[in-house]
Amino acid sequence: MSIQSAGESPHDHPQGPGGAGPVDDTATGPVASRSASSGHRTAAVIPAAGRGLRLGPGAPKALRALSGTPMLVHAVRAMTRSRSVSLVVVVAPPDGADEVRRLLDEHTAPSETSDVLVVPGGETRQDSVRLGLAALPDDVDSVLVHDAARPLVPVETVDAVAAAVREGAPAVVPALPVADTVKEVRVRDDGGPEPVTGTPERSRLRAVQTPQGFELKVLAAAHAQVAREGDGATDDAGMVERLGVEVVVVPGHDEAFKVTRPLDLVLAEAVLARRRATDGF
Ligand SMILES: Nc1ccn([C@@H]2O[C@H](COP(=O)(O)OP(=O)(O)OP(=O)(O)O)[C@@H](O)[C@H]2O)c(=O)n1
Ligand SMILES: C[C@](O)(CO)[C@H](O)COP(=O)(O)O
Repeated sequence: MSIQSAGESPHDHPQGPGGAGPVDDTATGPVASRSASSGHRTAAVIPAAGRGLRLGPGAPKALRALSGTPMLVHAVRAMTRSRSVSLVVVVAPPDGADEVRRLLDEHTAPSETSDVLVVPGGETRQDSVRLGLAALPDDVDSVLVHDAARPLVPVETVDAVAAAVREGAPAVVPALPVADTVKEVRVRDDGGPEPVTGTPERSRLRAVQTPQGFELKVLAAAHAQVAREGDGATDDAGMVERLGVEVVVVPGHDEAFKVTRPLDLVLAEAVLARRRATDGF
């Protein structure tokens, strides 16, 4: 794995979202070599610039340790283990890009061959993803957007999303059926009981995870539209839906859960302990 700063992309011509231009046959290095077999280049953007307020006081969430290793490092490894991914852009807390580079250097194994680029993030997840997309070189065809807060996603899930995009789906999300019954309510800000306004049919609901995979051109257009209209969305696929582009679901995984609240840390440590016992890592 080679860690680079923004502006030191493996290519000489980084450009903004929408820059999914024709494949550059002159590209060299790991990005070119990993993707050369299929002619399709997939990068990953990892938004990691959040504070982790719901996790409680402490360092930014992505930098907190799971079994002694920062959550972000687990998330980067989840991407670099996939043979589909040749470049990873980490979007760091705006004041933490140097620390992120140092941590990635410290935890890098020589066998990890993807390039990793670190750029500073923004105010919201959406801003951070947009900044990550802006750092992608123009020879990238598709992009996986993966939360640093989902550090334990199995490589099979990453591969399944990447393969579905490579095979022609413009937008792909991993998701699981919902276990609870879900109610729609009229939101009250005064703390009073919220009236239920509906019960969506559970069999048609899916809880959506990451990585979400997209043709780069499609995701760039979706982010541009949302930025123009000043709108927001809680996930990238939601923005693509507004473009009228079809989003499809592939099976998600229980271990791709998002570390959001303190109890999620307990679950993450348990999953890692089980992996150490069964797989040796
Ligand atoms: N300004 C932001 C906010 C969030 N994220 C990233 O988006 C992912 C999903 O966000 P979430 O789990 O909500 O993380 P936080 O915003 O850090 O959590 P909280 O809402 O509890 O503060 C995380 O990897 C987080 O680092 C980001 O890159 N930039
Ligand atoms: C993108 C996401 O992980 C899909 O479930 C989720 O929407 C992120 O939400 P958050 O509130 O930013 O954690």
